[in-house]
Amino acid sequence: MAMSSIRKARGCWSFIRALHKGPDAAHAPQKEAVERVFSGIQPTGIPHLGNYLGAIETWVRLQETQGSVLYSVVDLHSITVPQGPAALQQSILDMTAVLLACGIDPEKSILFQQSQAKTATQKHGGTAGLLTYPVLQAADILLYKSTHVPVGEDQVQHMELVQDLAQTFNKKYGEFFPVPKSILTPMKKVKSLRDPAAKMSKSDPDKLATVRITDSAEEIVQKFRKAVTDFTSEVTYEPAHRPGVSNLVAIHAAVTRIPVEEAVRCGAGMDTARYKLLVADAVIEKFAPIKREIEKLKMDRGHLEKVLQAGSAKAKELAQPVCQEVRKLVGFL
Ligand SMILES: Nc1ncnc2c1ncn2[C@@H]1O[C@H](COP(=O)(O)OC(=O)[C@@H](N)Cc2c[nH]c3ccccc23)[C@@H](O)[C@H]1O
Repeated sequence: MAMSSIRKARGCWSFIRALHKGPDAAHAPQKEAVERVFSGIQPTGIPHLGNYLGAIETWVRLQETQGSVLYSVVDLHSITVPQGPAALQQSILDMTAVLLACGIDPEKSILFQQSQAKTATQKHGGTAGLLTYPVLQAADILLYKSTHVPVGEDQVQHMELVQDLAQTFNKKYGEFFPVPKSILTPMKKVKSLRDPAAKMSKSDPDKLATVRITDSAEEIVQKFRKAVTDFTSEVTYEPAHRPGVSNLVAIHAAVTRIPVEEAVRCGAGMDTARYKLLVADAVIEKFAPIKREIEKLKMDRGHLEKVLQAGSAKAKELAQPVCQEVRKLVGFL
């Protein structure tokens, strides 16, 4: 790594340390452990504002400063609910198009399909144990000796299990796995527009609760217009007392990259009804170029397949020696 990128990387980690509010991992056992970023997303449906602000945007930032970065389209995780094979294949490619359109650059990140890289190290195919969701997530992360995992708050419990498993392995077989840390941003829990006590989620049955990256401008306006706030018309940021309007302020600040205080200032003199339209406009503007890029990328299926194939090959290369070493430590070799 050139000196300038090392300096940039250091700056980024101190930024991340400042943001990091998750359960701290124990001291990484290997002093020389390479810093490696890993994260994943399920290829189920179009990502929403929560996925984007809680995870994908940070992924894009990290690839600019970190030397070793892997992002996985976790298709094995998505089959915990029934998926038709053709639809699943299409969803994997669609998710790849979305991630590329959001700014993931295959020259800077290894972007790959989970099932394609896992099979390289598994002679017996998937087992029920492998498919046990949080254990599979631990395998994803540890297989590459990952040190940092950018995720939203809903993944923190899974991360605690990953940290436990790494420590348990190290206790038994000697210091081998770095204990991975979560990277959480201030947007770690974007709330539902219909119930600010709940997180925004792909599977919310209320279609107005979730803003997807590919929603039309009209849909976005309608969803923000119907966003649940409270009976006070002023725009303030008080997450504990006014979660609805505070969620809007946080979204506004994040998509326009301004501090929360400035977002509140922008809303000064407006009632919440007018402010909702301002936030809707900011979101529309943010997603417009991404939407255009998604449409372009989706027309070139061959390119998307190639990106995933190249990424899977690189991921396999990283996983192979780790897997070999684990086998040796456990006594399988
Ligand atoms: N409302 C929200 N506010 C803020 N962040 C949110 C919101 N909703 C979702 N996220 C974050 O989006 C990422 C992808 O979500 P998934 O549900 O596909 O994410 C999942 O289902 C994982 N189990 C996928 C996975 C599999 N293996 C891994 C290894 C490392 C990290 C992640 C994985 C996640 O970071 C998630 O926290």
